Amino acid sequence: MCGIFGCILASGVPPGCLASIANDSLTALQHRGTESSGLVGTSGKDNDHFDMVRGKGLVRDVFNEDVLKSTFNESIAILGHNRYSTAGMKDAINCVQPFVVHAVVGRVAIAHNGELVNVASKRSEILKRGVGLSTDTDSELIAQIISKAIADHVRSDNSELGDISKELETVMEEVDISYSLLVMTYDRIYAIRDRYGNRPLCIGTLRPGANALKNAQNGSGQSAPFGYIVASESCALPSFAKFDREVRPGEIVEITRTGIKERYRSARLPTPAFCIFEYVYFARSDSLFEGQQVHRVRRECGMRLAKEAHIDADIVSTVPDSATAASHGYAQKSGIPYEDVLYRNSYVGRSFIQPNTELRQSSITKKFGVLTQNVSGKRVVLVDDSIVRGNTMGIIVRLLKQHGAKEVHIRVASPPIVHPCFMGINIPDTKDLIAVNKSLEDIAAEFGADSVQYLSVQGLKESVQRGIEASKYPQVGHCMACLTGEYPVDPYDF
Ligand SMILES: O=P(O)(O)OC[C@H]1O[C@H](OP(=O)(O)OP(=O)(O)O)[C@H](O)[C@@H]1O
Ligand SMILES: NC(=O)CC[C@H](N)C(=O)O
Ligand code: SF4
Ligand SMILES: [Mg+2]
Repeated sequence: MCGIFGCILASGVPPGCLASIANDSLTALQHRGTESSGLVGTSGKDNDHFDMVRGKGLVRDVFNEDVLKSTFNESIAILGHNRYSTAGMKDAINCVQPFVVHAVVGRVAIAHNGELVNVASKRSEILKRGVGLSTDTDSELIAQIISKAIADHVRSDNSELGDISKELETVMEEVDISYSLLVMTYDRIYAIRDRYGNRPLCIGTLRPGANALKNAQNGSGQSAPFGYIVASESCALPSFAKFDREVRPGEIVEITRTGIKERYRSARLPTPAFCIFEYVYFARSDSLFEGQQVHRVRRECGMRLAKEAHIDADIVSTVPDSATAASHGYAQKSGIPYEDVLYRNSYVGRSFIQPNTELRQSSITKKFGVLTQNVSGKRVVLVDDSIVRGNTMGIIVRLLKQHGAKEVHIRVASPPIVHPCFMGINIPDTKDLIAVNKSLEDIAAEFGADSVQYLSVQGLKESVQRGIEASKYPQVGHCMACLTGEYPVDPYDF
């Protein structure tokens, strides 16, 4: 999934504050990727120079406040990325984004969330052109495709050097799915969502606080913007930013120091395929998608699950953190009291997004402690938002039983995942998915649980789509391919 971020200061606003905004926003997007982090900045004056800090690890490991401040002291625009690897070398330093390529118009930086489904054919096409690639990621391919589009385009239209909107149009029409993309030239940022809107991306305006900038009041009494921000999720917007809107599927938005402008909207718009798992698990619960807060949707999923899969029990509980909203929904609807049964160590990160099985399992073992007195002798309904490989649930049911749980009934606030994802989530193989070719009884037995039930596909779809205002979002559609096998594009076609 990865977290992407960009920010540009309004005309007249002096450089100097971007480092700390970027650091805060990337920290707010940490849940989308923990393998590496990077920032690239431009002074807006020199198309042949970008400042850069990139490295492996968490945002707090990669960036030091003093180094950031001095590196980006002159920057008027900045691009950032947190990586959760899905394609290519997991451990290689040269896969750390944003990527920077030297194109005909100067430096171009790219931050990508998503995964190209046609990666193999694109890769061989680019290699046959004689371009030497330095990584095996799909994101580098996008950088090369953009670079070629820039070189191919005859710049006879007096467009400014930093304006590559025409070139990006051709890239969008050439590359299907999946990408939310930020592209920075020396004086502007482009925010782009693939035609399916598979990954999220939103835009906001930075407005100064009461004393932040002198003379910031314009004629209307509203404070003038001092910058523009774009990010994977609204949780990355600082408190003094106003959420403007989401980038639309198939749209190219140009953000300069003078404002935000739609530069292109594809005429070939398929039914949207926004990843439903952004609602289920990936996103932070305070983020907004399609006009609704993720937390509310998760709670609704839990309520529907209680209707679809009721069981008599003493308490309802959660696998913290991501299932907590759904567990409260389940408790409310079922009338069974909610009680915590697990302590979650907040110094250990998300386990699902670790790059390999060993790290995923060791993170789960370090993460949970049992609240024995709440569990002992109880019939527990244990709600999780999803079960993918089954690493988490296997360990937790065992722990609860060891601590005296009388019964453990697993309730999952999404349907069984039985197909691979090729669009930004690292589940490329059905052999890794625990629910494939198994009955509910088999799965319960494998976990040592007393029963397992999942939310239905229809229940999930309705929970997500019910609260979306049709007047604001006339075209609604969600990818559910890992649940149903119906992919937005045929991944086996390439
Ligand atoms: O079946 P699995 O392959 O184990 O994966 C699914 C589990 O991983 C996720 O939580 P995670 O711990 O990653 O994140 P969280 O701390 O935000 O809940 C998810 O919420 C499930 O608990
Ligand atoms: N999860 C993502 O969005 C990953 C981006 C890209 N496919 C990579 O592996 O670096
Ligand atoms: S296949 Fe699943 S995880 Fe992948 S984009 Fe579709 S809904 Fe999201
Ligand atoms: Mg979880």
